[in-house]
Amino acid sequence: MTVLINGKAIAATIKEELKAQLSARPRVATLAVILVGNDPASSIYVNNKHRACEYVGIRSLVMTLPDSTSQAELLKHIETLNQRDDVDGILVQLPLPAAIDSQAVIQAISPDKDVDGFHPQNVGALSMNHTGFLPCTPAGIIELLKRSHIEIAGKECVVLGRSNIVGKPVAQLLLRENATVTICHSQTKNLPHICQRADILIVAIGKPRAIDSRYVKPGAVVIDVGIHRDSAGLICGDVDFNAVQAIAGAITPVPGGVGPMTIAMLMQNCLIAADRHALRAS
Ligand SMILES: Nc1nc(=O)c2c([nH]1)NC[C@@H]1CN(c3ccc(C(=O)N[C@@H](CCC(=O)O)C(=O)O)cc3)C=[N+]21
Ligand SMILES: [Mg+2]
Repeated sequence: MTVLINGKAIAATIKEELKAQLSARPRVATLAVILVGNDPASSIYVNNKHRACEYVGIRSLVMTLPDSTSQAELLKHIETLNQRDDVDGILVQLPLPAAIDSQAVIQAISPDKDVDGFHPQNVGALSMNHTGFLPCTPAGIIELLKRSHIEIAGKECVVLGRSNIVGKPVAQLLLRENATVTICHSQTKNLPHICQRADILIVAIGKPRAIDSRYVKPGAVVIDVGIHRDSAGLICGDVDFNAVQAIAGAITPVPGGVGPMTIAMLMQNCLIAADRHALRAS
């Protein structure tokens, strides 16, 4: 029997735990989210984050800026939020309009408030096992595996995709958990063959239903990071769920898998940011 890994339910448990912890703090934690432009998917995700904040008891400030916002203006808003003592976490929703250099924006966020874990200081901390903020989707994947009692140490893990926000950091976290890790990408040869090695297959390639049963060893754990909407408005992942669920040992659905965990980990990072902020102020 294939296990369906219920990310939505696990995320709900985590938010319940965070809600209890946050309610015991003397000061309310605050997350500032900046959304530039009107990408429909971004609006949905930012709205989901806002609702999660309300649920767990984090104050959420959403700043919506027009598509025409210049990089200089955006940087000025970030600097203001960096200075504000009542703001613990800052998140600039990606992707940004083409005229804005995302790297420059990410670097402008104070590393102490970088709850996305995208700032170079936090990326470096991850690779050196230093204290920092872990990126939310990779941290959510590890949490999903742990809370599903799936062992990571010693396992063959294959990561499909090498992005800065998912592929590379999730590979680092799996390595930290003592897995044997292979990272594959668009120029990898014999991709199905390498994927067949995986005890745990993490798919983050950004192509709808691209991974079918040829890529999956019977009994493997399959984690689908992709999220797409087809022309009919139907949501699907990078994995052909119907084909793969018959052969996998465990699999995440889309929606209801990794997405809700990303948001739960963002809430966790906000709590950590607020606690560290309070510690610095004392
Ligand atoms: N600075 C920044 N930080 C991010 O963390 C970030 C980002 N930019 N840009 C885009 C990606 C994507 N992302 C998702 C968050 C929630 C869901 C989510 O809630 N998914 C639900 C369903 C959502 C839906 O209805 O489409 C689910 O999978 O069940 C998905 C994707 C955060 N990202
Ligand atoms: Mg996601």
